[in-house]
Amino acid sequence: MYLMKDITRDGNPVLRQEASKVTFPLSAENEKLAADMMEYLVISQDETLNEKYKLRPGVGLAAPQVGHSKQMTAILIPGEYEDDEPLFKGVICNPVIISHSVQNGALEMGEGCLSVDEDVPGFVIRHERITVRFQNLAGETVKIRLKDYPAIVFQHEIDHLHGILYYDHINKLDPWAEDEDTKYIK
Ligand SMILES: CNC(=O)c1cccc(C)c1Nc1nc(N2CCN(c3ccccc3Cl)CC2)nc(N2CSC[C@H]2C(=O)NC)n1
Ligand code: NI
Repeated sequence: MYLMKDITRDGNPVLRQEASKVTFPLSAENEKLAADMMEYLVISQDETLNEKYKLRPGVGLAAPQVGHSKQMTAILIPGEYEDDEPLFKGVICNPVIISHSVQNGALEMGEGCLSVDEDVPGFVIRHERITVRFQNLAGETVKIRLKDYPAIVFQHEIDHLHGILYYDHINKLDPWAEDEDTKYIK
């Protein structure tokens, strides 16, 4: 089980590297890595367990954040209400954004990252809608279209595989600058 001590923090060069593509069939090591990353997200989203183990909650965790420079990220986006099915639950490999909207999107409350202890305030400017192609753990190629919060989460996690952190996208002169081409997402 991963604890916060196992999460690599900003400053560790692994977070600024281009991660290597994963090959299929997955090695036993990569299968365990995938399971462990998803387990972190599940436990981190449980208020009792995240308190017990002092875990920061997250909806995404990329392999570089646990010290493995591999193109793999776990994503667990809860549904709207407590007992809903998750909006997305899976570990994606070698993801590529194959198309995106002209319109930008940003979380109106800004973004947080498990690898960045001090929140950096400001709008993180991203694409509002994306089409992502990736391989699932079985090595099958999947293509999905996303918008709003799920699209933001996928972009944040895919960035980690290319050595990009969320604050790289914040306007340094005016972090909360608004523009009409950006949709601000609750
Ligand atoms: C600085 N202000 C803020 O962070 C911020 C502030 C307010 C609102 C938002 C929406 C903000 N933004 C933000 N909130 C989140 N969570 C909301 C709470 N949630 C969660 C918490 C508890 C249990 C279960 C769950 Cl599910 C976990 C996820 N997550 C991300 N990010 C950026 S994309 C990857 C994703 C990530 O997992 N980060 C660790 N951003
Ligand atoms: Ni992050």
